[in-house]
Amino acid sequence: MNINSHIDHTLLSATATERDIIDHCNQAKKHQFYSVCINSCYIPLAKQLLNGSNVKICTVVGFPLGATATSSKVSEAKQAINDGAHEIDMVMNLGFFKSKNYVEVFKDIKDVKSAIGKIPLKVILEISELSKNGIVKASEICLDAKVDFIKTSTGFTKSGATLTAVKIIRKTVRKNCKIKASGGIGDYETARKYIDIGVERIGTSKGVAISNGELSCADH
Ligand SMILES: O=C[C@H](O)COP(=O)(O)O
Repeated sequence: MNINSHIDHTLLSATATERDIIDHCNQAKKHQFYSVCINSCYIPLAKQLLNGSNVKICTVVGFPLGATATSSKVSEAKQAINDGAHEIDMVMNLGFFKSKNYVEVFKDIKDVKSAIGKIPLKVILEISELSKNGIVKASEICLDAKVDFIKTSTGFTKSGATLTAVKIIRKTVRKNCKIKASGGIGDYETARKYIDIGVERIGTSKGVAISNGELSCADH
Protein backbone atom coordinates (compact mmCIF):
# COMPACT_ATOMS: atom_id res chain seq x y z
CA MET A 1 0.00 0.00 0.00
CA ASN A 2 1.46 3.39 -0.95
CA ILE A 3 0.95 5.42 2.19
CA ASN A 4 2.27 8.60 0.57
CA SER A 5 -0.96 9.04 -1.38
CA HIS A 6 -2.79 9.38 1.95
CA ILE A 7 -0.52 12.08 3.37
CA ASP A 8 -1.18 15.82 3.68
CA HIS A 9 2.45 16.87 4.09
CA THR A 10 2.07 19.60 6.69
CA LEU A 11 4.04 22.74 7.52
CA LEU A 12 1.94 25.16 9.59
CA SER A 13 4.62 26.65 11.81
CA ALA A 14 4.31 30.44 12.30
CA THR A 15 8.03 30.73 11.59
CA ALA A 16 8.06 28.80 8.31
CA THR A 17 10.15 30.74 5.78
CA GLU A 18 9.85 30.87 1.97
CA ARG A 19 12.89 28.60 1.85
CA ASP A 20 11.12 26.15 4.15
CA ILE A 21 8.07 26.16 1.87
CA ILE A 22 10.23 25.57 -1.20
CA ASP A 23 11.90 22.60 0.48
CA HIS A 24 8.51 21.33 1.72
CA CYS A 25 6.94 21.44 -1.74
CA ASN A 26 9.99 19.74 -3.26
CA GLN A 27 9.65 16.94 -0.68
CA ALA A 28 5.97 16.59 -1.56
CA LYS A 29 6.79 16.26 -5.27
CA LYS A 30 9.61 13.81 -4.65
CA HIS A 31 7.49 11.55 -2.42
CA GLN A 32 4.25 12.17 -4.30
CA PHE A 33 2.28 13.07 -1.17
CA TYR A 34 -1.42 13.79 -1.66
CA SER A 35 -0.99 17.47 -0.73
CA VAL A 36 0.97 20.08 1.10
CA CYS A 37 -0.93 21.58 4.04
CA ILE A 38 0.37 25.11 4.57
CA ASN A 39 -0.73 28.51 5.88
CA SER A 40 -2.68 30.54 3.32
CA CYS A 41 -0.03 33.25 2.92
CA TYR A 42 2.09 30.69 1.07
CA ILE A 43 -0.56 29.38 -1.34
CA PRO A 44 0.65 31.52 -4.29
CA LEU A 45 4.23 30.32 -3.79
CA ALA A 46 3.13 26.69 -3.44
CA LYS A 47 0.93 26.98 -6.54
CA GLN A 48 3.94 28.15 -8.53
CA LEU A 49 6.19 25.40 -7.11
CA LEU A 50 3.64 22.60 -7.60
CA ASN A 51 2.46 23.65 -11.05
CA GLY A 52 2.43 20.62 -13.32
CA SER A 53 2.58 18.13 -10.41
CA ASN A 54 -0.19 16.01 -8.92
CA VAL A 55 0.39 17.42 -5.45
CA LYS A 56 -2.62 19.35 -4.15
CA ILE A 57 -2.68 22.43 -1.92
CA CYS A 58 -4.51 22.27 1.42
CA THR A 59 -4.74 25.21 3.79
CA VAL A 60 -6.21 26.03 7.18
CA VAL A 61 -8.96 28.44 8.19
CA GLY A 62 -9.70 29.84 11.65
CA PHE A 63 -6.51 28.10 12.66
CA PRO A 64 -5.41 26.99 15.22
CA LEU A 65 -8.08 28.22 17.72
CA GLY A 66 -11.29 28.08 15.70
CA ALA A 67 -12.46 31.18 17.57
CA THR A 68 -12.56 33.69 14.72
CA ALA A 69 -15.90 35.06 13.49
CA THR A 70 -17.67 32.92 10.90
CA SER A 71 -17.48 35.77 8.40
CA SER A 72 -13.69 35.77 8.81
CA LYS A 73 -13.51 32.01 8.22
CA VAL A 74 -15.69 32.37 5.11
CA SER A 75 -13.54 35.19 3.79
CA GLU A 76 -10.32 33.27 4.53
CA ALA A 77 -11.64 30.21 2.73
CA LYS A 78 -12.78 32.12 -0.36
CA GLN A 79 -9.45 33.96 -0.62
CA ALA A 80 -7.52 30.69 -0.24
CA ILE A 81 -9.48 29.09 -3.07
CA ASN A 82 -9.01 32.13 -5.27
CA ASP A 83 -5.25 31.84 -4.63
CA GLY A 84 -5.19 28.14 -5.57
CA ALA A 85 -6.14 25.97 -2.58
CA HIS A 86 -7.77 22.63 -3.42
CA GLU A 87 -8.93 21.72 0.13
CA ILE A 88 -9.87 23.66 3.28
CA ASP A 89 -9.21 22.50 6.85
CA MET A 90 -11.21 24.64 9.31
CA VAL A 91 -11.20 24.47 13.10
CA MET A 92 -14.55 23.98 14.83
CA ASN A 93 -15.58 26.72 17.28
CA LEU A 94 -14.71 24.92 20.51
CA GLY A 95 -16.04 27.72 22.71
CA PHE A 96 -19.47 27.58 21.11
CA PHE A 97 -19.33 23.78 21.38
CA LYS A 98 -18.46 23.81 25.08
CA SER A 99 -21.23 26.41 25.57
CA LYS A 100 -23.54 23.75 24.07
CA ASN A 101 -24.45 26.32 21.44
CA TYR A 102 -24.64 23.61 18.82
CA VAL A 103 -26.73 25.64 16.39
CA GLU A 104 -23.90 28.21 16.14
CA VAL A 105 -21.31 25.43 15.81
CA PHE A 106 -23.34 24.00 12.93
CA LYS A 107 -23.87 27.42 11.30
CA ASP A 108 -20.16 28.23 11.52
CA ILE A 109 -19.34 25.04 9.62
CA LYS A 110 -22.29 25.21 7.21
CA ASP A 111 -21.52 28.80 6.19
CA VAL A 112 -17.96 27.85 5.24
CA LYS A 113 -19.18 24.70 3.45
CA SER A 114 -21.78 26.70 1.52
CA ALA A 115 -19.20 29.34 0.57
CA ILE A 116 -16.71 26.89 -0.93
CA GLY A 117 -19.11 24.67 -2.87
CA LYS A 118 -17.51 21.45 -4.12
CA ILE A 119 -14.08 22.19 -2.62
CA PRO A 120 -13.50 19.51 0.06
CA LEU A 121 -13.95 20.80 3.62
CA LYS A 122 -12.30 19.13 6.61
CA VAL A 123 -13.44 20.15 10.10
CA ILE A 124 -10.90 19.91 12.93
CA LEU A 125 -12.61 18.82 16.19
CA GLU A 126 -9.49 19.14 18.41
CA ILE A 127 -10.24 15.85 20.14
CA SER A 128 -7.80 16.53 22.99
CA GLU A 129 -10.32 19.10 24.23
CA LEU A 130 -13.37 16.82 23.91
CA SER A 131 -14.89 13.97 25.92
CA LYS A 132 -15.92 10.79 24.15
CA ASN A 133 -19.51 12.04 24.11
CA GLY A 134 -18.23 15.38 22.83
CA ILE A 135 -16.50 13.65 19.91
CA VAL A 136 -19.77 11.87 19.08
CA LYS A 137 -21.80 15.10 19.24
CA ALA A 138 -19.24 17.09 17.19
CA SER A 139 -19.15 14.31 14.59
CA GLU A 140 -22.96 14.38 14.34
CA ILE A 141 -22.88 18.14 13.75
CA CYS A 142 -20.29 17.66 11.01
CA LEU A 143 -22.50 14.98 9.43
CA ASP A 144 -25.47 17.34 9.47
CA ALA A 145 -23.31 20.03 7.84
CA LYS A 146 -22.28 17.52 5.16
CA VAL A 147 -18.55 18.10 5.58
CA ASP A 148 -16.18 15.95 3.52
CA PHE A 149 -13.73 15.00 6.27
CA ILE A 150 -13.61 15.08 10.06
CA LYS A 151 -10.04 15.85 11.18
CA THR A 152 -8.88 14.97 14.68
CA SER A 153 -6.43 17.68 15.68
CA THR A 154 -4.59 20.88 14.86
CA GLY A 155 -1.29 19.52 16.11
CA PHE A 156 -1.02 22.66 18.21
CA THR A 157 -2.38 21.31 21.52
CA LYS A 158 -1.04 18.95 24.20
CA SER A 159 -1.94 15.84 22.24
CA GLY A 160 -3.08 14.85 18.79
CA ALA A 161 -4.76 11.92 17.08
CA THR A 162 -5.70 8.74 18.92
CA LEU A 163 -6.94 5.43 17.56
CA THR A 164 -9.73 5.51 20.15
CA ALA A 165 -11.03 8.85 18.93
CA VAL A 166 -10.91 7.73 15.29
CA LYS A 167 -12.93 4.61 16.18
CA ILE A 168 -15.54 6.79 17.93
CA ILE A 169 -15.78 9.09 14.92
CA ARG A 170 -16.05 6.15 12.51
CA LYS A 171 -18.77 4.50 14.62
CA THR A 172 -20.69 7.79 14.56
CA VAL A 173 -20.36 8.69 10.89
CA ARG A 174 -20.00 5.19 9.44
CA LYS A 175 -19.32 5.63 5.71
CA ASN A 176 -20.96 9.06 5.47
CA CYS A 177 -17.80 11.09 6.03
CA LYS A 178 -14.05 10.59 5.61
CA ILE A 179 -11.59 10.90 8.47
CA LYS A 180 -8.21 12.66 8.61
CA ALA A 181 -5.99 11.71 11.52
CA SER A 182 -3.50 14.43 12.47
CA GLY A 183 -1.23 15.49 15.29
CA GLY A 184 1.68 13.44 16.58
CA ILE A 185 1.78 10.84 13.77
CA GLY A 186 5.50 10.59 13.09
CA ASP A 187 6.37 7.07 11.89
CA TYR A 188 5.20 4.53 9.31
CA GLU A 189 3.94 1.93 11.80
CA THR A 190 1.68 4.46 13.54
CA ALA A 191 0.43 5.93 10.26
CA ARG A 192 -0.29 2.42 8.98
CA LYS A 193 -2.42 1.66 12.07
CA TYR A 194 -4.67 4.62 11.22
CA ILE A 195 -4.98 3.61 7.59
CA ASP A 196 -5.78 0.04 8.66
CA ILE A 197 -8.79 1.27 10.71
CA GLY A 198 -10.15 3.21 7.75
CA VAL A 199 -8.59 6.66 8.00
CA GLU A 200 -8.47 8.13 4.50
CA ARG A 201 -5.95 10.90 5.13
CA ILE A 202 -3.01 11.52 7.48
CA GLY A 203 -1.98 15.07 8.39
CA THR A 204 1.63 15.10 9.45
CA SER A 205 4.77 17.21 9.49
CA LYS A 206 6.77 13.95 9.42
CA GLY A 207 5.75 12.78 5.95
CA VAL A 208 9.30 12.09 4.80
CA ALA A 209 10.05 9.90 7.84
CA ILE A 210 6.82 7.99 7.28
CA SER A 211 7.59 7.53 3.59
CA ASN A 212 11.12 6.32 4.33
CA GLY A 213 9.70 4.00 6.96
CA GLU A 214 7.49 2.37 4.38
CA LEU A 215 10.47 1.88 2.08
CA SER A 216 12.56 0.24 4.82
CA CYS A 217 9.61 -2.02 5.74
CA ALA A 218 9.33 -3.06 2.09
CA ASP A 219 13.04 -4.00 2.07
CA HIS A 220 12.57 -6.55 4.85
O1 LIG B 1 -2.26 18.23 10.32
C1 LIG B 1 -1.83 19.09 11.00
C2 LIG B 1 -0.91 18.94 12.11
O2 LIG B 1 -0.39 20.18 12.42
C3 LIG B 1 0.26 17.97 11.94
O3 LIG B 1 0.73 17.70 13.25
P1 LIG B 1 2.23 17.19 13.53
O4 LIG B 1 3.12 18.40 13.37
O5 LIG B 1 2.17 16.67 14.95
O6 LIG B 1 2.56 16.13 12.52
